[in-house]
Amino acid sequence: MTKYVIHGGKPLFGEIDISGAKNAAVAIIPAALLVDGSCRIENIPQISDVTLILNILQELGADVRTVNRTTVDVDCSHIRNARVPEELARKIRASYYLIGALLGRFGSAEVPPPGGCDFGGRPIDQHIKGFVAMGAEVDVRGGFIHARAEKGRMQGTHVYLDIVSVGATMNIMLAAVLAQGMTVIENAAKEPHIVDLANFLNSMGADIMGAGTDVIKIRGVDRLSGGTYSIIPDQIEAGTYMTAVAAAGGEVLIKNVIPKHLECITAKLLEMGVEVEERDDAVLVRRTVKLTRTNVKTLPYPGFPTDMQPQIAAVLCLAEGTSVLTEGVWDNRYRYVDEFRRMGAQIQVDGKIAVIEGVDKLTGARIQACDLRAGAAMVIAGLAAQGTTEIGCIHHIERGYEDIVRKLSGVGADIRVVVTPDEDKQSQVG
Ligand SMILES: CC(=O)N[C@H]1[C@@H](OP(=O)(O)OP(=O)(O)OC[C@H]2O[C@@H](n3ccc(=O)[nH]c3=O)[C@H](O)[C@@H]2O)O[C@H](CO)[C@@H](O)[C@@H]1O
Ligand SMILES: C=C(OP(=O)(O)O)C(=O)O
Repeated sequence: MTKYVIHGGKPLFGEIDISGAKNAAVAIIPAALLVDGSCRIENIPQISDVTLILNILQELGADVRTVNRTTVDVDCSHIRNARVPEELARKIRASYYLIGALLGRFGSAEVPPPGGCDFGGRPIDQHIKGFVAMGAEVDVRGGFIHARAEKGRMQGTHVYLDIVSVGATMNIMLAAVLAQGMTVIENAAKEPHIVDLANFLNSMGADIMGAGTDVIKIRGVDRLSGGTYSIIPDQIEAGTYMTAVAAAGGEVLIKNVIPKHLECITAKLLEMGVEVEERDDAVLVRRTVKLTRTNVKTLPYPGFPTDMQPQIAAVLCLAEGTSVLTEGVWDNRYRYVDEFRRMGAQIQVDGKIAVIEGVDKLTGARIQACDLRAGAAMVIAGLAAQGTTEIGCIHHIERGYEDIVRKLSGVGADIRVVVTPDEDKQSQVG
């Protein structure tokens, strides 16, 4: 078993560099399927979800070459098949983008239902509604989603999303880029990774307007050709380190960010008494005083991101007074709360609402990451806690955080990776 062992209670000082955005990379890499030629993709984060999506493309016949630590060349000119391997696809959420990309390029796709973090139900009915409106036949059999463009090519149309969905917005965009005619997505999601995917596709010859607003128009083109593109910095990774400083105290310059993308997080930290100074491509975060309570509700962008909900909860656990946290996107994103309670947190959950009574201190405990951001939040709680925290199931965290142990050690955290062959050895750690 591999776990993180953290000796907490040390403030953080120094600088952290932010990597490329997970949720942009895992859409842009499959988008290379639409391109006739080689795409050089820069600022790729080294995380397990990226490795998996690159492996899937290779299985389909793509030529994937590593240029350096953060750059890959992906050439999908000679794709052999449109059936995605089940064991790989089920491990990540982003495998759903293969439906849109394969439909767009070949007019057919066979993709297993996606995996990803467990928040209760994660339907993809809005993706399918879009594909059907664009002339695809979609059915699920034998554990695969089978999709086929009835006219051989997707047809542009109007799609109104019943719910603001990041995945459906990007998947329909992928299916529409090479479609016949114009596709209009109404009630589209506006997250930074949606704009990044549109910018990538436009740089390869697509004709997409309005990404970042709630109406996106995609005029189908006959062909995309290769080029070079650099992925945006990860809003959520940056926000995670901002909240780590808020919880543990200290002063850290978080570099290679787009401060505009962080405003929804900055606003809440300011309310809690954390100082945040925006620079051109960095934010300086400083926490010297006791944290004060606040309320947070997660919403689609530009609201407070649901992918920051567990991390802000870790901070609220240490704020003076009672805070109300409302999850506005997912039905069940509080599975981490029992683990926080082991550390002395006082949290009551009722449906989508968590009421958090701030405590003076958290204390180290043995806990298990239950998903990606919950795991990151446990790291934050461990950094702020007195004593030793051991976090198991860290593969969840490594889905989305490049070098988290190195980055935190670089600002003075006492965190290390410990590999133990069995439970008996675990008890000797710390
Ligand atoms: C790989 C990736 O980018 N994952 C992100 C993506 O997930 P994902 O794309 O799965 O999330 P969505 O934005 O689609 O989901 C938002 C809400 O819409 C609902 N819904 C969604 C699609 C659908 O067809 N029907 C439906 O009812 C979901 O149940 C949820 O309540 O956006 C989420 C919301 O910002 C983030 O938490 C995830 O980190
Ligand atoms: C929920 C997340 O990822 P995924 O949708 O890939 O499970 C996340 O990035 O916080």
